[in-house]
Amino acid sequence: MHILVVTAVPAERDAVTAATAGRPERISVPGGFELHRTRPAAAGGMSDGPDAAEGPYVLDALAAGVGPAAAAAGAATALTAAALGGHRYDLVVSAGIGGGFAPGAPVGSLVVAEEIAAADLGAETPDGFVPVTALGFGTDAHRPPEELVAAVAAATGALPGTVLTGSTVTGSAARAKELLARHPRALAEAMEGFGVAEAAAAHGVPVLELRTISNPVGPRDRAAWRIGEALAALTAAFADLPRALSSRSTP
Ligand SMILES: O=C(O)c1cccc(C(=O)CC[C@H]2O[C@@H](n3cnc4c(=O)[nH]cnc43)[C@H](O)[C@@H]2O)c1
Repeated sequence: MHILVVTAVPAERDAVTAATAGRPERISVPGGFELHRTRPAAAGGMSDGPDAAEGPYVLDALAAGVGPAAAAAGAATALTAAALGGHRYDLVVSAGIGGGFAPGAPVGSLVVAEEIAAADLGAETPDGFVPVTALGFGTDAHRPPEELVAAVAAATGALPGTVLTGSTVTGSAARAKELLARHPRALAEAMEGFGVAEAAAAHGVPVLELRTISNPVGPRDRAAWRIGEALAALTAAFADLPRALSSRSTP
């Protein structure tokens, strides 16, 4: 099984590959992108000895940049480069830190997306926000395979719920309330998942989104961010991921 993991920044990519043994192999792809290729150990996660059992997959981690457009460009480039090489990824994962909606997703928790929803793709009208789908075109959400989401939740302890993608970090209680009114199952907010999911859908590859919560969604408070804690939780999640994937064959 071959997995593409797309993060926004190198610190997130390195937190993902830190769950695996050894130094990642670096592979250049067009557009100046660089894949960090690792081979996670078998179920149970991290392993560094010569006797380590080979894991159920090969993982390519890519730091594509912040925001849905950068994420879509990076993911689509990696997927296309693979396709031109006669290869195909089995799964694409959007991963990184994110904001958590209270009280469901506290700082330090892990969320797996049942739904990856574009929070601001549509039109503002006098009667409120109208999603792009209600305007008669486009897509505003992707649903990862249910069975895979359940397996990941069981293996990692992740909370299943909607993960929103926006181009702007929420900075007020009023905006957080508005988002929750439109997406009652929202647990997390980030800036890349929907872009990664669009690229995966274009290539017919299943998608997942995993977010570790670094800050609450709401009034801006930089002092409240717990980025180190969230990155450590991301490494722990990817150490547990082989258990979820080894229980199933290709999604
Ligand atoms: O300046 C601020 O107040 C602020 C608050 C939270 C996050 C940021 C970022 O610039 C982080 C963007 C980066 O991290 C992900 N992320 C983390 N927390 C959130 C969030 O609450 N809402 C949206 N995105 C978040 C995001 O995916 C980006 O990759 C700034």
